[in-house]
Amino acid sequence: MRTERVSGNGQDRREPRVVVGAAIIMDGRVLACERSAPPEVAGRWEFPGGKVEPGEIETDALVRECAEELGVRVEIGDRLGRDVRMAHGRSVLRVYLARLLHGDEPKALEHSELRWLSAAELDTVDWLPADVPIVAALRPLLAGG
Ligand SMILES: Nc1nc2c([nH]c(=O)n2[C@H]2C[C@H](O)[C@@H](COP(=O)(O)OP(=O)(O)OP(=O)(O)O)O2)c(=O)[nH]1
Repeated sequence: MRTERVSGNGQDRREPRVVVGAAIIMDGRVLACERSAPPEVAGRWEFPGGKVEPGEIETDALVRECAEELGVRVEIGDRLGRDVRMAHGRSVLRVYLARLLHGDEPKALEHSELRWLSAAELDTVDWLPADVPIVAALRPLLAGG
């Protein structure tokens, strides 16, 4: 994992690496994605997304990751939930609401499976630990929540 060195006030400090995720909602359901790799997280479920590259705007990173991982175009909306610290504070998970554009249909280009979950189905998959508080914030926004 990379961290970036930031200079300011004559001090050097390490900023946490930002991992962005997209909570793509359609018809009251959210798209959950099962990781295929690496082995320690394969089989756990997440929001599509990934690391923000140096100099990249977070919403641009999400648009890029959704195209790479799902083959879809998305519009990014509001933040969902709070930043969740990962890897002993070396990175944070930051999730945004999103919607599909132009009738695009997500394909599992990098994940092993995709599922559309209603509020009642949110607990039927094994989310990565950092996603749990974000899934809780999502529940009231979905059908049946
Ligand atoms: N994309 C994503 N990653 C998550 C979530 N929850 C969570 O703990 N993570 C973790 C898993 C990984 O350790 C890290 C994201 O790494 P990644 O492998 O998806 O990032 P990336 O697509 O930029 O991959 P790479 O360029 O490093 O290969 O954040 C989530 O909801 N979405």
